[in-house]
Amino acid sequence: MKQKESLVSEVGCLRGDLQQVREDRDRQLLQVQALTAEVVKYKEWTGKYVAELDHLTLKSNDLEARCSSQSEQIRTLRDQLSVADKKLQMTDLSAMETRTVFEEQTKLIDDLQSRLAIAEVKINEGEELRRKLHNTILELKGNIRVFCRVRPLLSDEDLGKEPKVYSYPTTAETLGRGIDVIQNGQKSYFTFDKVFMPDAAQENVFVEISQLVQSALDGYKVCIFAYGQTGSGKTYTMMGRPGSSTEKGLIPRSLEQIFQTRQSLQSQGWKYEMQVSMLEIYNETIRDLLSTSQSCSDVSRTESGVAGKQYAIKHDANGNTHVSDLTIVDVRSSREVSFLLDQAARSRSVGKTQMNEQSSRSHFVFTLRISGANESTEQQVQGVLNLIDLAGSERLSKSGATGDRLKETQAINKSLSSLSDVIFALAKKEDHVPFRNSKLTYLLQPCLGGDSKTLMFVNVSPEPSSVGESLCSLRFAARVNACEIGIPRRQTNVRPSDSRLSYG
Ligand SMILES: Nc1ncnc2c1ncn2[C@@H]1O[C@H](COP(=O)(O)OP(=O)(O)OP(=O)(O)O)[C@@H](O)[C@H]1O
Repeated sequence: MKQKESLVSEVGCLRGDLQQVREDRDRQLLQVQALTAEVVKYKEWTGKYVAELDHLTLKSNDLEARCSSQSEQIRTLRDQLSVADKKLQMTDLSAMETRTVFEEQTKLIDDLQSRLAIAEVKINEGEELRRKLHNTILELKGNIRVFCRVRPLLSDEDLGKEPKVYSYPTTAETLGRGIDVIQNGQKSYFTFDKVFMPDAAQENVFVEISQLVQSALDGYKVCIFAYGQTGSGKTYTMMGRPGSSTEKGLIPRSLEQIFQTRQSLQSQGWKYEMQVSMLEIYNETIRDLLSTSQSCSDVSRTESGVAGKQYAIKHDANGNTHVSDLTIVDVRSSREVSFLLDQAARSRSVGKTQMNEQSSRSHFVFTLRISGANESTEQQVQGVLNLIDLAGSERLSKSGATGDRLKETQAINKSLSSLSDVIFALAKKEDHVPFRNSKLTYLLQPCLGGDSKTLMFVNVSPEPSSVGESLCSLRFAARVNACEIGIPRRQTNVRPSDSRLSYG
């Protein structure tokens, strides 16, 4: 029993131990399961990390490759940079040299410019002297001076395929004085006292006549004509472009100069009185362009002139011209004259021909009479400045005129041919000079008779279609240029009797 009891308790203990072992085994089984799950998890992670590692390895390889290529690039750029550095140093050096050369050249240019300015002054002085001597020679020879002016092509004109009509010889004797004209392959040569090319500015043209204008203040009769076919630039030359100060013509410029000189001569004791008249000769009838009477412009185109107004031309023994009933206005400034010029321009008659819509069909005569007296020397001078814009000189066949227009053209031709008859009769020293053959020549008799300084502008158009007309004008001008009409005389008195000039 005892043994049994001890065995039973031993069995009990063993059972307890067994139970213990079972529990341990279960616990360890659980631990094994947990560990197995953990191993599975770690296996999954390892797979993921391996893939990531592969990816990263690839990336790292790629980056390494890029890094090495960039290192290569950096090396190349460094090389290039060092080359560029060297070049820059060289460029700096050459820039310094260039700057030195530039500074030297700037100094040289400054030096040359100041020498040029001195040379220009000398040239201007020389040119002034040349002009004076040339004028003196011409005055001594008694020739009618002729300036030729070729106007530029207008914006609506085109040479097309036609060759240029004019060329300008450049030999020493003809420079600035010659003009060659080509018509149908034939060349004609002309020389005048001056030839203005199409690009000549109004100012440059005026410079050439300013001496002549000046001499009106010294007591000479001065007469400047513009001759040429319709649209050749006569009005542009004489009056200029309305409203443009740079394109002012000879008439406004002359007056500005005269009034300026009058001002400066005051300090030498000279006092001048100036009187202006403006008339137009249309169809052999005189029209007073400064008349304020309304009827004057209304009845402008009648044969007999304005009712009650005779406008008879008379010359006195002193060579002064009187036109009865003509309005004479005392003027004190060029502004006053501009106002009168505007008034006259409005009053001028214009007609139409096929050649020029706004063609002036009348001769325009601007007259400034100058009477000067010097208080200290008791000298007195009487000068006249006539500025004349002649009507277009085109031939009948070219103008295409009929009816009234034909009559106009015939009248214009008559007075222009009378003008040439007078000039040629004077040149030939004929006993009878046909001044009375036209109103224009009779009016200008004292100015044409040899006492005066006469200048004719022959205006020509650059259009090839006008070359025939231009040649006619140039031939006429060349004949006029060759004429000796006499030596101009100054009209001066020592004792003034009446400082005002008398008019009818
Ligand atoms: N030197 C020039 N420069 C620029 N334009 C000019 C020049 N000469 C003339 N013209 C232009 O040419 C055109 C004709 O000129 P303009 O009216 O002076 O001719 P014209 O000979 O007086 O004609 P008309 O006999 O009809 O009076 C005008 O439009 C004028 O402005």
